[in-house]
Amino acid sequence: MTDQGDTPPTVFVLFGASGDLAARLVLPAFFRLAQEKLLPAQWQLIGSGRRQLSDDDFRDHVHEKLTEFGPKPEDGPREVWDEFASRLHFAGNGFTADDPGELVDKVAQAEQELGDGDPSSVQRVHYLGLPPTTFEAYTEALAAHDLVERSRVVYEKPFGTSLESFRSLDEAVHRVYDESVIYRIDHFLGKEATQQLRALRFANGLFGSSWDRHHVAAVQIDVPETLDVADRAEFYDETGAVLDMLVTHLFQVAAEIAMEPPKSLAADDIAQARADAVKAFRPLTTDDVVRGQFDGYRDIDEVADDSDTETFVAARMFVDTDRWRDVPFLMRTGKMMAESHQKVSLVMRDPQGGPYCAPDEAGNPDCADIPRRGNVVRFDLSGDGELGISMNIELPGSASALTTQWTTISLHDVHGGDPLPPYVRLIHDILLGDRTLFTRPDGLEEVWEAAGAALDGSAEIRPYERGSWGPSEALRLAEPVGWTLGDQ
Ligand SMILES: NC(=O)C1=CN([C@@H]2O[C@H](COP(=O)(O)OP(=O)(O)OC[C@H]3O[C@@H](n4cnc5c(N)ncnc54)[C@H](OP(=O)(O)O)[C@@H]3O)[C@@H](O)[C@H]2O)C=CC1
Ligand SMILES: O=C1O[C@H](COP(=O)(O)O)[C@@H](O)[C@H](O)[C@H]1O
Repeated sequence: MTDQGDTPPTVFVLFGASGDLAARLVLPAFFRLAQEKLLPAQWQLIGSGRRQLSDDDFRDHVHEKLTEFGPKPEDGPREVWDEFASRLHFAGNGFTADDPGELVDKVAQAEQELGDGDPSSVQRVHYLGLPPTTFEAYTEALAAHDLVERSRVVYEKPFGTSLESFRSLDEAVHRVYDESVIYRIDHFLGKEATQQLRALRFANGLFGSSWDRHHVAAVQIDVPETLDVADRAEFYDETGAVLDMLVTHLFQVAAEIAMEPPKSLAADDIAQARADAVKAFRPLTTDDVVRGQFDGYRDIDEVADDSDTETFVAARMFVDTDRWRDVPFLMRTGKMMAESHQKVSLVMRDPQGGPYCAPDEAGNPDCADIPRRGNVVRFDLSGDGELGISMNIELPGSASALTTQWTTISLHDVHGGDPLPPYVRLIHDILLGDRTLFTRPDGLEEVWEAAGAALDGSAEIRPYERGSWGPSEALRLAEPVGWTLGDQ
């Protein structure tokens, strides 16, 4: 990580500061950056919201959330928290084009304090940690109140909820902002293990030469969650698993896997390679999609009694490039499932015509069986991240019996490394002006077409039991390879 020695004084406006994202991810990331001395020498954070809160109330709120989600202020020196807290402020009464609430005054005050006599030397970062339906109005309000100058703007995902709303939002945002200062977050791109996808493939001949349809039988991006949605039901019921996870995080990870080699590691080359991959996604048909809703979802407060929002989705997508033709990209995610994982797996093809039997020849007395899905390259995106490879090996001491063994590299244990949570990494990049890990409109527009039957309502909603692996129909999608998680 680069220190922020050269970064100008910065005022960071966090819209949606009272929300779930701010509490669980953005505020903890800020505190971690402060602990690691990775924030600019001079900065202030102004939380924005529709309620009225004093600065001290907001500081108490942040303290409470950090205590709940970490890093806990108590675990470090008292002065780190005190200094951090002194830079937190709150601007209440909302923010609309007609009425800026307290925000304009609070920004002016912060710039006076930070600018050392020259408020115009202060950089602004506007972070829209808000429901996506509000992005357009807030962007217009920023323009209406002259807060665009000297600013970068950050949009949470999803950037739009349909092709039409994406286009309308994209136009509205570009009326106000130049693309070079827009940061669209997809935090799965900021995960440590996602960075390893590129390194493993492009820095290792063994993996680079196997990264194609001749060697890979199926790609799986599997993100089951045991998590409930009760504490953000209003947002979730309007969003659902397809928008919340599939066409955002899972599609972007799929693009990272499917991309052709970028010309370089420069931000534009990587974003271009990712965008080109998305353009090759074949639109999902009804047969490619299973949507589900966990039992009891409609009983949650703030969920409509007849809600047909999906809390689960599984999809089988194809990527129409020479490299990936006919290889299924299997994606699955849902709430209230049996286990929580964030695993990306490349299931390697079985060798054909050799001395061992591939699974479709199982039982042939002339050869030992190759275990099913025995050779997998896996990236665990959760936590600090992990790489794993499973291999078929001879069971020691036996005569020609094969067994599967995993070998793993925990990124936490890599000597000299210091894995960072994705929001820490991404906010640091925003402050530095590095857009490598952010999405661009040319990689997002095609997402809506590729989403096809996942979004058009043609895939019926199927019930599933809490604590299960989702509707049984999702198993069909993964045939003949089968999901590598849940042993199905
Ligand atoms: N929560 C998460 O785990 C993640 C969320 N995201 C994204 O972050 C964004 C925010 O998500 P999250 O924090 O969960 O959502 P919340 O429902 O918690 O909303 C965030 C805040 O936005 C404000 N808000 C809500 N509705 C409106 C409205 N109609 N007009 C103006 N302000 C409103 C509220 O603040 P107030 O009432 O104070 O004005 C609320 O606290 C979404 O785009 C989501 O997709 C991305 C990754 C992870
Ligand atoms: O964006 C989101 O991501 C989280 C899962 O990501 P994690 O990094 O927090 O584990 C998901 O639970 C949430 O529904 C979604 O909005």
